[in-house]
Amino acid sequence: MSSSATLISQDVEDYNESENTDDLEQTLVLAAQDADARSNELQTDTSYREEVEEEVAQPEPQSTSSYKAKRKHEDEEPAPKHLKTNEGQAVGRTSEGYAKVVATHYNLLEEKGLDERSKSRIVYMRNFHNWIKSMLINEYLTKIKDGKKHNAPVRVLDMCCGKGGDLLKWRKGNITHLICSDIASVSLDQCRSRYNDMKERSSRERNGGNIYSIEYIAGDCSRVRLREKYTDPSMKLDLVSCQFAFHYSFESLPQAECMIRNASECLQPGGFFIGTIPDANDLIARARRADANTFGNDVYQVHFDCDVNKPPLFGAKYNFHLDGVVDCPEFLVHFPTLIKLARKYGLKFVKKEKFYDYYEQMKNEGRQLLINMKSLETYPPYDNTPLLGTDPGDYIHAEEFLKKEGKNGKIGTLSKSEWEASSLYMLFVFEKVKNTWNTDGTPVYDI
Ligand SMILES: C[S@@+](CC[C@H](N)C(=O)[O-])C[C@H]1O[C@@H](n2cnc3c(N)ncnc32)[C@H](O)[C@@H]1O
Repeated sequence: MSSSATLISQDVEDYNESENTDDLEQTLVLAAQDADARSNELQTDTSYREEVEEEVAQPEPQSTSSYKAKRKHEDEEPAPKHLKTNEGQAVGRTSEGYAKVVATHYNLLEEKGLDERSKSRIVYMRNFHNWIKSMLINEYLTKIKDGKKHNAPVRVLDMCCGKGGDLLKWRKGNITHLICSDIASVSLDQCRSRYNDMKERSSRERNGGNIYSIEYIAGDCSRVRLREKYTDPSMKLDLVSCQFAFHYSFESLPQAECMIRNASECLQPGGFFIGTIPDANDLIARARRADANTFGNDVYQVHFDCDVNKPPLFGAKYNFHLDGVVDCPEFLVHFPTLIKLARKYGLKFVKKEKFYDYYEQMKNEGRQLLINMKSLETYPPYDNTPLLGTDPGDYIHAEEFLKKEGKNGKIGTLSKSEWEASSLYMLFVFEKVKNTWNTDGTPVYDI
């Protein structure tokens, strides 16, 4: 059995077995077609890219002085008071930018049990995104292991790990050591107890206790040099993963640079930096199409706080509300700029892909996992199971697919509202390259 197959079949054991899924045909076909049409529209909407490409061509990313001057001025603005701590203290933008707002937002998110999570309106989309992460992590861990001797250690940095939603994936991936970092200390505490529970459970298993070691770093990955905090700062990493979080660093150029340096500097040549972010082009295109700064549907809403016709390269702020999961300031990631910055730190661009394209690519390999992670909603539903989508058009694509295929069975799908939110996201992969050294001791990367 290949290691990828092992990962999948093991993961399956940890999710509740879905009932009656044997006859389920997993499909996002029609919803994906919708998205394809939308994506074609977006492909022609290149103005965002062209404008900003021009902008980035002027200042070199490393020249931050004028940028800093601009921010100093912005820091003098009164902070929006839209968040309160448990003690009732309002939290707004500070001289540290939005770091405190983001940290407070995540610290206040309740830890919900499986039962509670399964009642969410977006449970299938969340599971689907979890499936995407599982497939991505597995794909790159497999590549890393294929290039190593049998049983050679595999070390990973989970940057912005949150409550440790990927701990189990690292276990299934059979890694040796994990560094978990996050700005939200409460989330990191939850991550710690999840790991302890997992370790405790694994020690009771028959082959007992064989689980990766772990260290935690509470801090702002866009301002703190993580390497200095590692238990062994000379440690070489094989994989850095930053899931649903890298976009927070695009608040400013120095923050983006710091985050990329953190991602790159301890990676071995041949190691990978992988992540998932909202697609800035898609966000901008949707805002322009709506001809408004606010757009969305019943599961997600985006509100832009910047000029969508001329967004800045950094600090292009919007608020993202996703059915109670995320509701805090985020920043557009201008991808050509990311590629350029990454190159400076020895990271070669490998690929970026919309979730729906990655799904198409991986759906056969990940079919069983897709079912067992309950990543798609069954349509038509089984008796007495209400559909989660309540908008009249939420399942038209599924209906039409069944009609077109002449099928009477059941398929797995996402409601149109969830699909519209999910299709905003994309994944990215960079690879660390070998370097030579300059006479002044700085690394030179041939990218
Ligand atoms: C949407 S959650 C994703 C958590 C986790 N990666 C996952 O996929 O389940 C985003 C996480 O990024 C963290 N975060 C945001 N900005 C950060 C920063 N500058 N430094 C470290 N963590 C940050 C938040 O605290 C939060 O835990």
